[in-house]
Amino acid sequence: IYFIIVTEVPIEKKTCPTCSCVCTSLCALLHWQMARRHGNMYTLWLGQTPVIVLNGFQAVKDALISHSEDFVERPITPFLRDIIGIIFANGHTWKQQRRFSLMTLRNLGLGKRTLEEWIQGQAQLLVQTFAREKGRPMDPSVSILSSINNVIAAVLFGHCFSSEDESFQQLFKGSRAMAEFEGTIWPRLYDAFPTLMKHLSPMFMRSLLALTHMQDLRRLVKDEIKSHQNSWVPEKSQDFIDSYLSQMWKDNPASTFKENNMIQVITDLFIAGSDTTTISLLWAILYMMAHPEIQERVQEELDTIIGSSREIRYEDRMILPYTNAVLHEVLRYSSISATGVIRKCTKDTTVQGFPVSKGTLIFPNLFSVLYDPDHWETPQEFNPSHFLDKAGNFLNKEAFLPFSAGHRVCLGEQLAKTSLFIMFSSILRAFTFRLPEGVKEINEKPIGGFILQPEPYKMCAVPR
Ligand code: HEM
Repeated sequence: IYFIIVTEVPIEKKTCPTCSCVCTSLCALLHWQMARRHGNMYTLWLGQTPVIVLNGFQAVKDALISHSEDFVERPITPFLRDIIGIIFANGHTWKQQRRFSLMTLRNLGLGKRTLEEWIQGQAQLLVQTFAREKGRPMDPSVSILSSINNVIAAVLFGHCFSSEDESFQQLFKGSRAMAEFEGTIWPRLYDAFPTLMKHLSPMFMRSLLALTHMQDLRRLVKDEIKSHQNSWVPEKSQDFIDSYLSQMWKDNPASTFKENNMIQVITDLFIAGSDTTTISLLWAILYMMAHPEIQERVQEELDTIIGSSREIRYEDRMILPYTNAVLHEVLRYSSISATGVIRKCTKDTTVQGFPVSKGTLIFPNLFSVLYDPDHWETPQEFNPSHFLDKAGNFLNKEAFLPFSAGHRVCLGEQLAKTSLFIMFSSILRAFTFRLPEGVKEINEKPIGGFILQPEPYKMCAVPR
């Protein structure tokens, strides 16, 4: 938490200085409330650095979609310097690594049978794990995280892990590490007092458990790369690492396909994909327990249209409009990446007619888009009708931006949607989710951090 001054935009006119505080994603709601006072765009001064917060669909759309190229960069801060990979990279490195990763994920089977089969396999394992509890209260988070991590591992490494495997524990803890670390005060302190922190950092860094887990994840990735290198046959690209190795062999002086980038890209994909998808599924189960009538309608649709004799496929969303609408509403209502990820303005430009200078940082408040009353009938309610027309057909909404938008839109959107749809439908077909006996209230308030997640909870997966 750090103090800042708020001014209205344009930033030259400091018309309304007030004090406030910013802390990670939970502030999305605070920003949305501040927008009523200061307008949909206002400037936070983080010391000398202006950060413009964009609120509501129109402002976010104007920056991220209409001026996508102008806001394509991430800031290089003292903490995030010399960054490679995708999430925090810029320029030529970011472009090459992002384009390659997108293309490779697609070629490895996004939207094709192979990837779907992996996801279906993990969905079945999840069903078996829940079934073993025979309706007794259980915390679903570990089994969901295992299944999601194994889907990502299958894409990147070409194999899954058994939960007893020691490497799996490395993967497990490492995939949560950066999200946990980014939600703490340390990166902010690092940015605010770089010189001091540089002296103190070896001491701090060593003591931070999250960063130790991160190192373990990188070690696991390095080991996977080594074992791929030993058995690599160029013509037979089976997974992401194989494809990357082929790319490294192409002799191009401007190439950014080096081993350190490969390690970072793979780590980025785990960090960005694992917690986000797991937490979305945790919210989905929680909302089903909170709205048994909605859960029942999903089950009715699954029973009538799919039945129990075959695996669920991603293309089934076309014939399951209600289930599809419920999942979209889960992603809207939970708004897990509430304040979005910070961007930097690459040239002097405008947003909604206001000048924004090169180098200014922006926070696209995605929560304010997903709760914008001009675009959602009942933004404060969990209401799947937001995604249905009067005849019950699925309706796409332009203000549905949980994955953000523009050139830097989430790279794993397709993978996340496919995993969520197949896993959610598979577990709802097999179980009814209920609160443990004696628990009367459901806590829908998120806990903070980089991602908005539910408080740990127990559920009963009652076989149907
Ligand atoms: C429900 C699940 C997910 C949500 C809600 C989500 C949301 C987001 C958001 C809001 C961003 C920031 C985009 C921006 O800068 O404006 C992002 C970036 C990113 N996401 Fe996701 N994500 C999810 C799952 C995944 C998965 C499964 C993967 C891959 C395995 C992934 C990989 C990435 C990457 C690599 C970036 C950085 C893109 C770039 O900087 O070019 N995400 N995601």
